[in-house]
Amino acid sequence: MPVAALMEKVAGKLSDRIVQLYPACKVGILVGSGHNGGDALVVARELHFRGYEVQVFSPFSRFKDLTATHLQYAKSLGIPCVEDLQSCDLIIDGLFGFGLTREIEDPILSLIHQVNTWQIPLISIDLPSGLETDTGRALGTAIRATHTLCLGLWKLGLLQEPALEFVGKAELIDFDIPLADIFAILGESPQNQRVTSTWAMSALPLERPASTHKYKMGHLLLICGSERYAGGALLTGLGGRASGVGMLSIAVPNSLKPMLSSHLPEALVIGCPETESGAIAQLDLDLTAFDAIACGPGLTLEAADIVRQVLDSDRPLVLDADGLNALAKLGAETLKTRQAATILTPHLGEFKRLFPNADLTCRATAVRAAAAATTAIVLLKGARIAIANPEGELRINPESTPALARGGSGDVLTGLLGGLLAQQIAAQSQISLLDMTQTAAWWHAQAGILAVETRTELGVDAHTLTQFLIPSIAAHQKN
Ligand SMILES: NC(=O)C1=CN([C@@H]2O[C@H](COP(=O)(O)OP(=O)(O)OC[C@H]3O[C@@H](n4cnc5c(N)ncnc54)[C@H](OP(=O)(O)O)[C@@H]3O)[C@@H](O)[C@H]2O)[C@@H](O)CC1
Ligand SMILES: Nc1ncnc2c1ncn2[C@@H]1O[C@H](COP(=O)(O)OP(=O)(O)O)[C@@H](O)[C@H]1O
Ligand SMILES: [K+]
Repeated sequence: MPVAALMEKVAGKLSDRIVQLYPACKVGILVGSGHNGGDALVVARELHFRGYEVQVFSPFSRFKDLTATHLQYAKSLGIPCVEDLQSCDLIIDGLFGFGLTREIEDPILSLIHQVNTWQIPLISIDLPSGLETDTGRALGTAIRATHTLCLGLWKLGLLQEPALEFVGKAELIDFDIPLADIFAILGESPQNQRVTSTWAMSALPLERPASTHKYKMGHLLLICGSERYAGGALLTGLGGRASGVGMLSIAVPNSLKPMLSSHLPEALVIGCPETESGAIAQLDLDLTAFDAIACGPGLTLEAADIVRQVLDSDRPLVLDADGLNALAKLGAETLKTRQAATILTPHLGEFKRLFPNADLTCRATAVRAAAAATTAIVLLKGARIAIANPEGELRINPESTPALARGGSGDVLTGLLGGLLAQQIAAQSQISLLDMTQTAAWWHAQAGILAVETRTELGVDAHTLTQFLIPSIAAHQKN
């Protein structure tokens, strides 16, 4: 399709959306030298015809041909070119799109700093100007948008954590790129994908076979807790329980047994001999009796030998927290000799300990490299969870809430993920481990989002979070 026609089509769709979001007002258009600026100028023209009071400002003196032509046309319509847009009710940011290739310098650097102080609603075209398209890093600085209208296909950078403070509400403006063309370039199963609710729900074991029994619904063993971190064991247990797993066993230091039994009456709590400081000292269990194991929350490094024992087993495994810290001491690459499935769920600190040489400029790339180096599935926690498998497929969960940034919420995820894993193994399901893992991350985040609706962002402690896991699924089932 000719670029000019594409720009016309895209900008028409952008204009329609802008009219919905901000009905007639005084609008200022920031115009860059490339085609992002061209899009912005076509939007300027459309909004002018729809009765908006439009002003244009560009810090550039040279433009790509198409952009220059649109600038001339806008001027010929009487749209004023001004030096300051501060009196506008809305700003459209068309400074840079995916063509930004290097650090931003003055005078554009200062301009962006200034625009960010204006407190005027701001819509960025394609991505907030200043963000690197793939990594989501600000190249010197970036526009802080209220809305980002991303064109055609999601830019990876918009889904990465560093971009979060700039993108505002992000939405996709579809302009009918033929699916066949997308597949021709990216393959039928593109390497980078954004988790959607429908996709995540499709991997949940929602309909149980009528003739099933508890052992067919998965048996999960949790190994967690210490005298110091007793709550971690409970939260992991509550996450496991919400997964719907058929049988839940929890190995904890002996002294934690009464507490866990009283809060999780349905679980088989296994009291283990403990060290002087109250960590698990010994695990006398036939691990082959379980479909899956989740190990780590609250263990302390005193239980490192237990982690080693679990790593040596042939059971599918979720490893978190001190499980990861113990693995870091052994070397993450030792996982390569493990035969069964392994899922690692580090937060950024644990990730750096496991992969001290990782280049975190692009988290997506770092997670993918980690998965390849360990032959495990790696789920990097944070505001935008990224998950990769050793084959190089990457999934990003795009929707979450900062309410989850709270001690213990990761423990809930570990239990939940372990429970889904045990059910998947028991059912010999065709659902891939990657799909199952993304479902757990999505579910955890959705529970947080639902909890915020009734409890505010301050009210979502990890224990409360566990109570919203099932209601969040019920709400999605209704929709
Ligand atoms: N093709 C498509 O599918 C579609 C594309 N579309 C639109 O096109 C956009 C991409 O357009 P684009 O390629 O012209 O790049 P864009 O982001 O406008 O700007 C790059 C310009 O900035 C310059 N520059 C770079 N770095 C700089 C710096 N640090 N400081 C200063 N200047 C710097 C660089 O010039 P240079 O100085 O490097 O010669 C270049 O001229 C895309 O985001 C979307 O909005 C839609 O219309 C329809 C579908
Ligand atoms: N700003 C945020 N937005 C969304 N989710 C977040 C944010 N910060 C943390 N989380 C999520 O909260 C959980 C925290 O886990 P973790 O750091 O392991 O805590 P803990 O070990 O105390 O349970 C992870 O699932 C993470 O993805
Ligand atoms: K932009």
